[in-house]
Amino acid sequence: MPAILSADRIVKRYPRVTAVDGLSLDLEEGMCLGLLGPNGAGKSTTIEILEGLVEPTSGSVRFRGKPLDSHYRERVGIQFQATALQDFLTVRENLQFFSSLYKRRAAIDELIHGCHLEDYLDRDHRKLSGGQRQRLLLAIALINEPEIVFLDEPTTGLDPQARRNFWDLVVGIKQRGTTVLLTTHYMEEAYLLSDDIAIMDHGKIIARGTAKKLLDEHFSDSVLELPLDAIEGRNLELPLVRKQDCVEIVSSDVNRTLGQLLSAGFPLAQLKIRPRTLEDLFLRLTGAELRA
Ligand SMILES: Nc1ncnc2c1ncn2[C@@H]1O[C@H](COP(=O)(O)OP(=O)(O)OP(=O)(O)O)[C@@H](O)[C@H]1O
Repeated sequence: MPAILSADRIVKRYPRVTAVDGLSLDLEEGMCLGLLGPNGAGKSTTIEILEGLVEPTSGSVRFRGKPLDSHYRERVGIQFQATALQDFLTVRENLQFFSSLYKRRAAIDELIHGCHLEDYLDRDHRKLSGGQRQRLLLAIALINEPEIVFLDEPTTGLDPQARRNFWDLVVGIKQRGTTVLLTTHYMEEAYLLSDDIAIMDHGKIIARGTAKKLLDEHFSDSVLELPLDAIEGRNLELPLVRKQDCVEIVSSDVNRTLGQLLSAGFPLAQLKIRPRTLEDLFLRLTGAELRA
C-alpha cells in the first residue's frame, strides 16, 4: 500500500543541536505508528516537521505522494498543547472556535459524544481536569475530520484510569480508518495502540517494526523475577540484576535455570517468568529507561 505520509532524509539543525538527523519514515494509511525515544531524541521536532509546522533544514515530506502545500493543514489533525486553548471560552466555544478555522468540519455533537465532553460543555477549559482537557484537545484535533492525527505524548501526566479512557478513544479513531502518529513514553500505551513501532535516538530511527518483530529480532530469552528477600543470604552462580522491588535473572534456558534455583534451595513460590517487553528493548537500544 502506498504511504499516506513519507519523510525522506529530514534534518533539523538548531544552532547548538541537530534535533533530527537524516530521518526517513513511511506511514501507511490506517496504521498507528508509535514513535518512542528517550528525552531529547527528536520525537517532537520530527512530529512538528511531519505536521508541516516546522520547516526541515533539509529533506522533504510528502503527503499522498505530493510535497506539503497550503491545503495540508485542512487534512491533518494536531493535538495541540493546552496553551492553544482560548482563555475565557467554554469547552463548547473552544470547539466552535477551532471548527470555524477549517473548511472541512466534523459534526461537533458527534465529537462531543465521542470524546465524552457532554458534562463540561459550559465550563471554562481552565477548570477541566487533566483527562477532560486531553479529551477536549483530542476533539479539537478531530474537528476537521483529518486523514492523519498527530498525538504528541497525549497522556503524559494523566492518572492510569484517565489514560485508559483516552486509549479507548484512540482505538475508536483507528477503527474509523484514520492514520495516527503517536509519540509516547509509556510502553503499555505504545504496545496497545501501535501497529508499528519506531524507536528514535539522537535524531535517527534505530529500530522499526511491529512490537513482536522487534522483540523476536532482539531477544531469544526470558526474564525470571524473584522478590528481593528470596535471594537474601543465598549464593547463586547466575547473573542477577537488582531492581527496585525484585531481582531479575535473564535466561535463555528457563528449565535449566529453574533447576539451578531449586537445587540451590531458593523459595520459588513468588517466582514470575515474563517474556521480554518493549521496555527491555528500549533499554537495550537506547540505554535509557522509558519514562515520562
Ligand atoms: N526550537 C528549538 N531550538 C533549539 N533547540 C531545540 C528546539 N526544539 C528542540 N530543540 C532541541 O532538539 C533536541 C530534540 O528535541 P525534541 O523536543 O524534538 O525531543 P523529544 O524526543 O521530543 O524529547 P522529549 O521526550 O523530552 O519531549 C533537544 O536537544 C532539544 O533541546
